[in-house]
Amino acid sequence: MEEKGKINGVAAMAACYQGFDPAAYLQYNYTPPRADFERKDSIVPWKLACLHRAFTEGDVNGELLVDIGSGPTLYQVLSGCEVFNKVLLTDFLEVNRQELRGWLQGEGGCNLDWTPYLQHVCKLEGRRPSAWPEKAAKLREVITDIVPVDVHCPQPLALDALPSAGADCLVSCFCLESVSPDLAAFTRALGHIGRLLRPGGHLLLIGALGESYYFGGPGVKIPVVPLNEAQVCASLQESGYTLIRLEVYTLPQDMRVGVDDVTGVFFVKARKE
Ligand SMILES: C[S@@+](CC[C@H](N)C(=O)[O-])C[C@H]1O[C@@H](n2cnc3c(N)ncnc32)[C@H](O)[C@@H]1O
Ligand SMILES: O=[N+]([O-])c1ccc2c(c1)CN[C@@H](CO)C2
Repeated sequence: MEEKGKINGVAAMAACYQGFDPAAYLQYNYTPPRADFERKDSIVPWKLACLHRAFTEGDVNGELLVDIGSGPTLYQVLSGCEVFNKVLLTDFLEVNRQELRGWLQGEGGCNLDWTPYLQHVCKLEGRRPSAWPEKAAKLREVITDIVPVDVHCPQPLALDALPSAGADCLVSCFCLESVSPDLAAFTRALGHIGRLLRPGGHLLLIGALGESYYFGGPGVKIPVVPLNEAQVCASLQESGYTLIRLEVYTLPQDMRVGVDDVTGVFFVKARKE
């Protein structure tokens, strides 16, 4: 895509996000049925199981975990916070950074009760669900900062956000395909965030398959790059990653609740060469 087209596409995406509503987004995607811890086939428990396994199977280690495009959610680092002693959360929008700070600073300051999530991950770790306050304290202890990010910049974070060695692990969920105007931009963004990762570091990527739009709030329809598994794998390879594992979740009918047209969710564990 020629330079002007590239800039217009990315600028148009940024404009779409001006109406993003963290409370609505959480309501749409992080409450039942999509987040139902009693249902084996609910999406969020599947995502938490993928992340728990990926963080605890022994090859992921280091000092610093960075979550790219955190949004208003914390689920993506609930397992990682036990493995890394520094976690950096990032998002493009101040409203999302504010939502995360609200949780960090104590109960009542955010739009979702994360307790069921904390309890569920405690169970995955073989701990009593009643240990959730300790897990919440651990998470608050290791989150070092909540900073701006733009995956379309070759340098997505401020230069002083990371140590020179880079991050030891990146996690990014439903971000790249939801903020890119097309597949080429998605692949470029994958390369940009890869530069934040040290060689040999891991990328844990969760994303939407077959999705062309989602609602980021009432009437806030945001275009999405519709991806299939082959395109995800090709983009990873093109961006200098070695695929370790790809898992796919196909949405049952009753998980399609009208807030998007997603058909599946992918989970990728990859290593930067
Ligand atoms: C679909 S939400 C994903 C939120 C969360 N990670 C999750 O798993 O639900 C996409 C996020 O990307 C952020 N975003 C928008 N434009 C971005 C950009 N250019 N670079 C990085 N993040 C961006 C939005 O603010 C939003 O929080
Ligand atoms: O079911 N889920 O857990 C879930 C969570 C977040 C998102 C989706 C599904 C699908 N749409 C994306 C935005 O492109 C955001």
